[in-house]
Amino acid sequence: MRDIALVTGASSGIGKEFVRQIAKKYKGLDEIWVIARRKDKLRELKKEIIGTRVRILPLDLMKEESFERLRKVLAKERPTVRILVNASGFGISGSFEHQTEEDAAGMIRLNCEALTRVTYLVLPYVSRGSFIYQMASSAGFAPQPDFTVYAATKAYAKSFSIALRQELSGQEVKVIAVCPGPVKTEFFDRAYEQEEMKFYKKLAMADPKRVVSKAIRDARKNKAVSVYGFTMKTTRIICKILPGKWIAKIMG
Ligand SMILES: NC(=O)C1=CN([C@@H]2O[C@H](COP(=O)(O)OP(=O)(O)OC[C@H]3O[C@@H](n4cnc5c(N)ncnc54)[C@H](OP(=O)(O)O)[C@@H]3O)[C@@H](O)[C@H]2O)C=CC1
Ligand SMILES: N[C@@H](C=O)C(=O)O
Repeated sequence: MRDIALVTGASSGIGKEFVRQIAKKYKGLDEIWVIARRKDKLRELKKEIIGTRVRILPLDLMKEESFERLRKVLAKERPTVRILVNASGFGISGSFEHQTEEDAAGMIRLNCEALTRVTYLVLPYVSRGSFIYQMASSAGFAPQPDFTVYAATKAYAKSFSIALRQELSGQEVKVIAVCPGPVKTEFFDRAYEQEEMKFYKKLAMADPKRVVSKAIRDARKNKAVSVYGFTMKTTRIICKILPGKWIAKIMG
């Protein structure tokens, strides 16, 4: 039986960085399975990874047939999943009423539904002592005007992750919600296509390498939530103290 890591959103940004660091930091893996839509980007990543076999699964996680495909591959290969990273996701900023219905529903579909379904399909293959990384965000700490739907999807990811962590604690599976602030990736090409990015986001922009490295350290310490950097740790404390409607007012 093969020991694998499975990473969604592996063609870019945080997911891609997870693949690189998993290959270096987790010994004894036979394969890393990588999921995203852009096959060419996954091929480039495969070439870059030395020492661990990379298996490409070009899937669109907003399409129903992709889940059937994943279910079948898992049933056929019956791998032991040592690490699952759910990093596929996107966000669109701007007021809710000016957003397209497709974008609003798409964020829920990918950031919540796909994350949940991939976790559900993979869970039967997850072994004792394994790790599950769920990409949430600091946007999940409080309601965020102009990132209304996105922030709500990330609150879901965070809540889902913390509750699942408790359910799986008896099996020694470590589940962690990764909640960084702004991270320098392709995410912002799409998120702020329609408007100027807020200045404080530019100031707080983090390096994906550091965010992932911190997440891996935190998961090994069995933390429930990984938050990178002083600014975001402070933001989290403020969001715990103040009511959501106050935070929304300040941010709005
Ligand atoms: N960057 C940031 O500031 C932060 C990001 N996050 C979260 O981290 C996660 C990764 O984001 P980040 O790396 O920054 O963003 P990127 O845009 O760099 O990466 C997003 C990844 O999701 C994949 N993806 C997008 N749509 C689909 C789809 N329909 N099916 C399958 N895969 C898809 C993309 O691959 P492809 O296009 O090839 O399908 C890509 O690999 C997201 O959940 C994001 O919300 C959290 C906090 C901060
Ligand atoms: N945390 C970032 C996205 O998830 C942001 O605040 O833009």
